Amino acid sequence: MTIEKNTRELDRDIVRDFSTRMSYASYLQLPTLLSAQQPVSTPEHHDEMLFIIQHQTTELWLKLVLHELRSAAAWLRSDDLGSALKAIARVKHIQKTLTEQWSVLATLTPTEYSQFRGFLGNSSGFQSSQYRAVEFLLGNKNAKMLPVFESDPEAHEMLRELLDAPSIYDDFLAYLKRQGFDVPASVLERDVTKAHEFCPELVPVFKYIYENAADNWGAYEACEELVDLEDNFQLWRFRHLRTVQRTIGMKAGTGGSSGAAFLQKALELTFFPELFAVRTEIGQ
Ligand code: HEM
Ligand SMILES: N[C@@H](CC(=O)c1ccccc1NC=O)C(=O)O
Repeated sequence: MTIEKNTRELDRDIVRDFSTRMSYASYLQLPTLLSAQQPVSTPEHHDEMLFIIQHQTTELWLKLVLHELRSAAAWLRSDDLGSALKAIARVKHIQKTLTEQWSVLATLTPTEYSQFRGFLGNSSGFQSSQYRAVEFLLGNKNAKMLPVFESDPEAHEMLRELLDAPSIYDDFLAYLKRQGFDVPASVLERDVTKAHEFCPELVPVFKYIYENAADNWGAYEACEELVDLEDNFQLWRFRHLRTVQRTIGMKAGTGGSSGAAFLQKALELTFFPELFAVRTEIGQ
């Protein structure tokens, strides 16, 4: 049957009565979600809606990243490598989505941003507890970040717990030890409240895995998944830096930092240094 008047007839059994049924909007709590975009600029600046939704969508995706990484770490601790890698594979796609969506914010010109930036006060992404939680889970521990969250007990508690817990890298290295690899005790007994620091004795462990992949396929694949996670995280940081440079240039940040120069330093951080160092040794 062809379409007439460019109008689609609705199937007879389409559900129409949601007076008692759960609907799309009630299942997704859309009234709550779609009432949460509250611009503070007066008069309201057209582009503040973009700014708010860019951040809120990022925070929703970060919530899922945390959900998946927490499960991946638990699966590693129970030696279920397959489930851990499946969760990490999902996180990689989320990271790519987050990095790609910078193109939307890049449509905000410095002129437009300067017209409402002043309304932001000292609020800044530096105060994103979920972003900080992902950094801690991956191993970039930094206790000096916690005072920023003292006025938010729930966020402070979440970050305190993640600071005190092993990172996913700690869990992976302990997994390798249980699988019989010669992971140094210094790594397994490290102070997990601190950022992981490069351990030269780990490089030969990874060299063996990479040069004997056929007999160590799970460990080999896990190494590459972690390398992807770090690469993707750095790509996000880089796109954020580029967006900062194009919208505020070298101005100081609302969060009190020097701005782009401060963000540039984060690109020198590393989650899994030995997984990158081994690249130099392979085939030597
Ligand atoms: C016009 C766009 C943006 C500008 C100008 C900007 C600027 C900045 C600056 C200057 C900082 C350093 C801290 C400060 O002094 O404020 C920062 C940190 C941060 N921003 Fe943004 N930002 C923008 C968009 C975003 C978006 C969309 C997100 C997504 C959630 C975000 C998340 C973060 C995070 C997580 C940090 C902490 C980074 C770190 O610790 O290295 N920013 N931002
Ligand atoms: N720190 C940014 C302000 C900013 O981008 C921002 C402000 C409020 C909520 C999230 C933000 N995004 C990242 O920092 C700036 O210096 O312009």
